[in-house]
Amino acid sequence: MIETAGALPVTPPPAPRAVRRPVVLVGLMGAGKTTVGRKLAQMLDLPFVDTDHEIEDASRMTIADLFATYGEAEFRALEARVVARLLDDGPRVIATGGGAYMNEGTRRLLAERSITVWLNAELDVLMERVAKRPTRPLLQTSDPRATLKALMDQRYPVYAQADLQVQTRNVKREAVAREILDLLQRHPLFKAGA
Ligand SMILES: Nc1ncnc2c1ncn2[C@@H]1O[C@H](COP(=O)(O)OP(=O)(O)OP(=O)(O)O)[C@@H](O)[C@H]1O
Ligand SMILES: O=C(O)C1=C[C@@H](O)[C@@H](O)[C@H](O)C1
Ligand SMILES: [Mg+2]
Repeated sequence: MIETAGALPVTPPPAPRAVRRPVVLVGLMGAGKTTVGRKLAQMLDLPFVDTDHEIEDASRMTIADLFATYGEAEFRALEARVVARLLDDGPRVIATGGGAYMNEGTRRLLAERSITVWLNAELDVLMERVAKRPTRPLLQTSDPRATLKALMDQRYPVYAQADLQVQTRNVKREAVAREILDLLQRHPLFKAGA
């Protein structure tokens, strides 16, 4: 038995409150949703799921092949259904495909049922990262940098509607995940145990 000075009972520290809503990462290709999401899930002790990987596993096709075979519109419809279904599976960290948050219905659903986090990154950082896997169908253009810049202009005002935002420039993936964790712990939805 541990002796304590005096007779005062020792109050144990409060257990960290578990997040009850899914935490959903949004942002452009190369922002780090998949890599940071996996780390964050470890830190929160939650399952991790990536919508692109779910879609590839379920269809047994790569995203590039899905785009080529069925077109972008079909892919988007499938993506919206996958995000909606994943929200029914309980708390987890969900990395979305870069375009998922652009769907208005998906945004509404995510606002009601999740905590969304935008991984914001500058063009140079994104270009460097997407170069590691040059198969992304939307970047199969004569000028991928200009394409990515156009996507930034179109999407950043929409991503900015997310509940939380982190800047990922020059920050290691662990540090990005820790920053999200800090922001989450201060977020009213997290504090309320929602
Ligand atoms: N904070 C970081 N620091 C350094 N490298 C990173 C960081 N985050 C991600 N990366 C690297 O950048 C590349 C793209 O990251 P990742 O695949 O996680 O992006 P994504 O947002 O999931 O993109 P997509 O929408 O195409 O799935 C990977 O090679 C990953 O290792
Ligand atoms: O930004 C996008 O629209 C995309 C991002 C990837 O995650 C994939 O979902 C697909 O390549 C489309
Ligand atoms: Mg990804």
